[in-house]
Amino acid sequence: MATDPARITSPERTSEDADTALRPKTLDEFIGQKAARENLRVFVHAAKARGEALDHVLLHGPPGLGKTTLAGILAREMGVGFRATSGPVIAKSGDLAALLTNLEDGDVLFIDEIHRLNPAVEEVLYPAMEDRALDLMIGEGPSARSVRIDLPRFTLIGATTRQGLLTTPLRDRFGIPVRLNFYSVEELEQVVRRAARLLGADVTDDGAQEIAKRSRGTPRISGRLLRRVRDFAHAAGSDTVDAKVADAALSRLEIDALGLDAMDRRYLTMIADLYGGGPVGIETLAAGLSEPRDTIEDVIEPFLIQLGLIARTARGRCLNGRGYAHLGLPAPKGGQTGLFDVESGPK
Ligand SMILES: Nc1ncnc2c1ncn2[C@@H]1O[C@H](COP(=O)(O)OP(=O)(O)OP(=O)(O)O)[C@@H](O)[C@H]1O
Repeated sequence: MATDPARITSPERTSEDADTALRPKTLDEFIGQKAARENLRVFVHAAKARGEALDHVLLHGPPGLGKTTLAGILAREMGVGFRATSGPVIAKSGDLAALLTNLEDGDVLFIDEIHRLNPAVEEVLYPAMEDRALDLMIGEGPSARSVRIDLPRFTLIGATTRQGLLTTPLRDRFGIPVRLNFYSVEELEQVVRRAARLLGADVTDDGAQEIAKRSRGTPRISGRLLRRVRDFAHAAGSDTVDAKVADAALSRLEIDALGLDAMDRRYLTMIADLYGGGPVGIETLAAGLSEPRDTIEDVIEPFLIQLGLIARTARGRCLNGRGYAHLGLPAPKGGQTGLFDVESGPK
């Protein structure tokens, strides 16, 4: 996904985020996502007790919520090897065949952005997932023949931002679909305190809370904000991050009280000012903001919807009463279009 990495609240991974020392290593260390975590714990125990590989897992949810982290944890909890790749990197069916035939018994193969697999590669995945076999064509033309190669037992863990991006045959082959949701402020406070401890940063409770409140429900962003706030604290000659320091630093980074950045506000303002509160089509917004449609749908909108600032309707995007309030604008009485009630959302 082509998110602008210059945005500090962009959930796109940077080299700094890929600090593996910070990643939780067990399900117990993994904060939040309680229902998903407890279900996964049951499936891991059951598979281990039966001496089987874990069934294939599909992790879906907005970027930065810990899908890669969780996949690594599942491999570790199963006591098996972990191989990671991503959909767009597997260009040919031969590349996938090489990956699969090199797996050890029980290994986890993690494919990030699995919705971006090329269709020919996806075809190879079906029998691999279902029958643990590869059907390879040898030769060309009339002399071509298909050879079946047995594969070791393995668990495929796929990650995607939206489950709906997968083709139905692929989606149906995952026995364990898991949705990851935005984290609560309390959960993110724990993530910030844990990261601060591991980074050796001195963060007060109210400092951790301030960072958590402005992290867009996303652990990856909370880690990044912690690092930047700490930089500002150092620049001001202090080693301690408290709420005052955090607030000043985050305001300088143009991250507002809800965690929205300049791009989020441009998105909201565009709907309010140019389209009378909506509905406005996604393509129009993408063109107006010069952002790819995917980025808007996968990165910007989910959090704005979660906060109740906007709504997605069949006719397009609409600004809710809360969206107007956040911009400090009066909400139009009775909605602009007759389609939309600004107080309660789409009719
Ligand atoms: N549930 C969690 N509990 C504790 N720390 C977490 C959790 N999720 C993420 N983190 C921390 O946030 C950091 C950044 O997350 P990271 O970028 O690794 O997420 P991710 O697994 O790559 O996300 P995704 O694959 O969903 O995009 C991790 O190094 C880890 O320290």
